[in-house]
Amino acid sequence: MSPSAPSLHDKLNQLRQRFIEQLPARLQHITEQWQQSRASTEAEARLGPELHRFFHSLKGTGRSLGFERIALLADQGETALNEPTPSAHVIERVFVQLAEEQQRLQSLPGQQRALAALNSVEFAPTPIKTRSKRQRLIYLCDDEPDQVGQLLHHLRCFGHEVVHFEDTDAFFNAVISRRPDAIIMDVQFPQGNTAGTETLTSLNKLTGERLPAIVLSAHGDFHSRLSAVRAGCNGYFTKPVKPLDLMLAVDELTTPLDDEPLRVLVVDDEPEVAAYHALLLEQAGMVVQQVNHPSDALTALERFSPDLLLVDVYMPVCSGEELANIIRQQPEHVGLPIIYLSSETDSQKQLSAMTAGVEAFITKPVVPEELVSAVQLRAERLRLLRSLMTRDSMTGLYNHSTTTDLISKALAQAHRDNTQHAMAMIDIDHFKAVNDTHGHLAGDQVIITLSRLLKTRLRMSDIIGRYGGEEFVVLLKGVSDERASELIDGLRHDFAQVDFHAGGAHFRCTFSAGISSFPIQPSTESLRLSADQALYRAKHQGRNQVVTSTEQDDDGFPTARL
Ligand SMILES: Nc1nc2c(ncn2[C@@H]2O[C@H](COP(=O)(O)OP(=O)(O)OP(=O)(O)O)[C@@H](O)[C@H]2O)c(=O)[nH]1
Repeated sequence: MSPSAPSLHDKLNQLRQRFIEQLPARLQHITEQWQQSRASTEAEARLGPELHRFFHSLKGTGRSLGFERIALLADQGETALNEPTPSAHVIERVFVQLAEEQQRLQSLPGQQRALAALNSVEFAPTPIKTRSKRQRLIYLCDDEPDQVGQLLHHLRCFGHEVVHFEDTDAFFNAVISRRPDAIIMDVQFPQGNTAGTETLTSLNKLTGERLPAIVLSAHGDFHSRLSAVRAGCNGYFTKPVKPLDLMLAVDELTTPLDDEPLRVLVVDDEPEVAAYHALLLEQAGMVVQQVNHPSDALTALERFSPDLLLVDVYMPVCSGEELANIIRQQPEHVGLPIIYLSSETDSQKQLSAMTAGVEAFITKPVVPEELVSAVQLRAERLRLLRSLMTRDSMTGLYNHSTTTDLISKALAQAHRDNTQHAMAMIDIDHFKAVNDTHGHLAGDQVIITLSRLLKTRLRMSDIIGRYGGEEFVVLLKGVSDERASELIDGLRHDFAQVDFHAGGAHFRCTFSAGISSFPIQPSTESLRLSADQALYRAKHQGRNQVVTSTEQDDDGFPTARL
């Protein structure tokens, strides 16, 4: 955060000030209405619901923003209105005392006014999550030349930045000055048989962190493994190490499950309360959008695509329950978690409100940590469910239908922005022979490896899908077909260098790819067809190559796939 960025406290104080500044006008308006309504019983009855809403929302906002006295007075007003014959005397007194409290708060200097708010929120600053790059910084500390050569080769194939150290002292100093994303550490060095794990233990103590580390050891016995676990290591490989297995372990260690911040839509007719809850969630690293009119919620759902909806139960025009029902009636939002917010403490009423299929009920004023964890828990569960529906279970890449949907959306956007994209269809060569010779498990390993390679080497914003068995499709955003061809050819070259092991055998694999480009091909289907034809050509011309759809076919090449 930049030094000039306002802190959570600054932002909360701004909200409180705005609330106090706007209170006189709200009070004056309702007091005038109240006085006019005294002329007749019908007019009084007509004003009833508005007056009730005024006190109720003032109570909720007052509590949320920490103005306890205002909340208490509003509660007295609401209680009086709930009587069979509301006491005009009590309501009048509440108006007068609210005006006095407002004047008292207004007369306080800004700083004191903030302090007058009782439930000031203390939040440990949450580190702003930066979007992780896919390229990782790996420290390899190992003094065995043969093994190092192989590991460096594979780590670089996967696009990682690798720094190699032959001795533990140089490694130690490097970690102090720059933390890597993962460490691969040999256990045995001339300084001692466990010098590697000892170095990791000292570093963990010194830094107070648990550095992500995988150790390589000549011994697979229980005690060696136990000492590695005690040194805080995440992985243990016995020599000779299969480089590919190690790469997948590094990948697992350094790939966060989901680094997209959670998205929350807050619907509350009180802008200050909505802003307050948004602040608390943003502070915890979430992306929040606020809506003050329930009628705007559907459009916001469509545009913002949240992971969770936080709804005030008590809103004019349309209650939270009604809004939840409207949303639930739309198939695309059936699974969206909804949390109600209300100052209602009656558990019976809370229970009946939950019949609309909401996930939870949180009472205002919220306890900030409770709000954050309630939202996080439910939103993350939805993310997991969504991911099961949209991703291929073996590779974690998008499945066929999600890939097509995402590409169509990206093209619609590209039409509006006038940008270019390229599509690559990738197919592993002679894959049937891999299965037949080395078995299906070895074949799966090849598919997983290519998926990881695509994920680590392409951009986060690119769309990568498993289209079918050993066929992949990638939308490379914002690049020409020539650039896409260079990128995919780089991957082709590196993939061909990966050593696969099955039983006692070693083997290598290659792939062929066809590239097409948007807007030359203006739709998902025509892009796919064009990339497919280029892939067909790549296969026909001998495989292990990349062909772009614009390359001239002097031989009058047929356009059907093999
Ligand atoms: N191990 C494994 N094999 C799969 C999977 N999905 C599809 N396959 C196999 O992939 C093979 C694809 O073979 P073909 O389409 O004939 O093509 P190919 O042998 O790769 O030959 P070319 O594409 O012409 O280079 C079939 O034998 C499928 O059974 C999978 O998830 N795992």
